[in-house]
Amino acid sequence: MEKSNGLRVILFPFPLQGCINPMIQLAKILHSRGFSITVIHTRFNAPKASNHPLFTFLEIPDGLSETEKRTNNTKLLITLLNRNCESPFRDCLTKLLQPLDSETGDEKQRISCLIDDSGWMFAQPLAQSLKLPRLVLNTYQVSFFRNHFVLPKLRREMYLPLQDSEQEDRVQEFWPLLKKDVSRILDVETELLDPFLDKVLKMTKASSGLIFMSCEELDQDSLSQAREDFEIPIFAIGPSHSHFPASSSSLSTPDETCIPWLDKQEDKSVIYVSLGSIVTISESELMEIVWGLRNSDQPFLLVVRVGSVRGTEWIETIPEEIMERLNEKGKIVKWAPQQDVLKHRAIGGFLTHNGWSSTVESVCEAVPMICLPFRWDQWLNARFVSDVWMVGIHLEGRVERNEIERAIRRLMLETEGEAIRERIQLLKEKVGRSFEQNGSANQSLQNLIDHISFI
Ligand SMILES: Cc1cn([C@H]2C[C@H](O)[C@@H](COP(=O)(O)OP(=O)(O)O[C@H]3O[C@H](CO)[C@@H](O)[C@H](O)[C@H]3O)O2)c(=O)[nH]c1=O
Ligand SMILES: C[C@@H](CO)CCNc1ncnc2nc[nH]c12
Repeated sequence: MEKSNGLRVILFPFPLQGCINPMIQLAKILHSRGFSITVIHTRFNAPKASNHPLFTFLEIPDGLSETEKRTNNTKLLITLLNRNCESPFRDCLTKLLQPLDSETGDEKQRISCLIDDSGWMFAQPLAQSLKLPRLVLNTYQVSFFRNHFVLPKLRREMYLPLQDSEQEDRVQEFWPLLKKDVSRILDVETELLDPFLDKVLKMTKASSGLIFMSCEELDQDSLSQAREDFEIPIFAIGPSHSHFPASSSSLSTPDETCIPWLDKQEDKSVIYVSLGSIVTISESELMEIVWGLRNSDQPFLLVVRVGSVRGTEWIETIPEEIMERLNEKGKIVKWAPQQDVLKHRAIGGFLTHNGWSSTVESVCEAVPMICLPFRWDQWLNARFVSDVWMVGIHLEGRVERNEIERAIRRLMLETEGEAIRERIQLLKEKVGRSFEQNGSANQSLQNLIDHISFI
C-alpha cells in the first residue's frame, strides 16, 4: 500500500450484490493509491465492515420493511430506497463535511469527492449544494448504460407484442439487441423505472465523472460514443476483480468445499452454473436445469441461493431418488467462491445469467459460456457473449432440459466448443493487456487517480 495522500473519498454503493462488489473493489484500488476511504451504506445488505478494517463504515437507515427487503422486484426496491434514503444520506454527508471532528475538535482530512452508484438519484443535487464533487460509478456494460435511456421511447414505439417475423431484427438504437430481447426487457416491472431514467441521465451529465468496470477492449465503440454523449470525463478502469479478489464483499458465505471437490475432477470437464444474486426461478425451471445437467453426463457445480427457487426454501423439493442421481455427477451449493471456481483447471464452461460481473469474470478466466439471461442488462451482455465476441452459446430463453443438455454437449464436446474456447482465450489475453503499463484500463485508472487528486 502506498502512503496516505491526505485525501479522503466517500463511497456510497447501491445495496445490491452486483453493485457492492464493484464499489468495494474501487475502494480497495483507491486505498492502495493512498486515499482514505469512508463507505456510507444502508442497513439493508450492509457490507461486512470487519472484512475491511482499513475503511470507515457509516450506516444509514433505509426504512425498508421486512417484506420490502424480501421483494425480488428490483425496480420497486430501487424506487423505495431512493425515496427512503435521501434524508438520512443528507444528514450523514453534511456531518462528514464539517471541518472539525465533533468529538476531538481536531481538523479533519480533506474530502476529495463522493463516488456513488448511478442508481442513487438524489446524490447529484445534494453534492452540488454541499460543493462536493460527485463521480458516478455504473456497474453495467458501457453499451447498456449508454443506450438504456432509450427504453421508454422503445416501449412507446415498438408496438409490442412483436410479430413473429420481426423477433430477430436488430434494434438500431440499441445494438446488438434483437427486438425479442428488448421486448423481454420491457416487461411490466421495468415500466416503474421509466420516469427515473431521464433523471439518471441528467444527473450523470451534471456529475464530475463517470466510472465503468469495463475497458476499451470490451466496449470501445460505446465508450467513444459515451464520451461524446456525456461530455464529462469517463474512466473505464477494467473489470473490477482484476485489481483485487472480490470475495471479501460477498453478502453470503462461500462454500469452500467446492474447491476440493473440483480438485477431484478432470481438466475442463465441469460445467459451473450460477444465476447471480437477484434472479429467481420456478421449481419447474430448477428441475429442467438439473435434468439438463445430469443428462449431459458432464460433472457440474450448481449454485442455488437460499430463497431463489420461488415457493421453496432451498432444494428440498427435489425428490430423494433424483438427488441420488444428481450426486453421482454434481454438487449443489448455496453460494460459491466464484472467482476461485472460474480459475480452477477443472472448469470447462459457465452456464450464467450474464450479470456484468459474472460475464467479465468468465472472460478473464477464458471460461466459455452458456447464456441464460433473465432480466434487464443481462440480455445485452448475453448478446455480446454469443453474437459479438462469439464466446458462448445462447439458450434464447429456453429453460428446457433437452436444450440445456444439447448446449453443454456443443460447448464441452464438439468442435464448435473448441472454436469458442480459442476465441475466449484471445479475448482474455486482449483484456489482460489493458492492465499492462500502457494498457487502456491501467491508464484510465491513473487518469481517475489524477482527476480526483486535483479536483
Ligand atoms: C451467486 C454467486 C455470485 N457471486 C458473485 C459473482 C459476482 O461477482 C457477483 C454477482 O454479480 P453479477 O454477475 O453482476 O450478477 P447479479 O448479482 O445478478 O447483478 C445485478 O447487478 C449487475 C450490475 O449492475 C447487473 O449486471 C446484473 O444484471 C444484476 O442482476 O456475485 C459469487 O461469488 N458466488 C455466488 O455463488
Ligand atoms: C441500481 C442499479 C443502477 O446501478 C443497478 C441494479 N441493477 C438493476 N437495475 C434494474 N433492474 C434490474 N434487474 C436486475 N438488475 C437490475
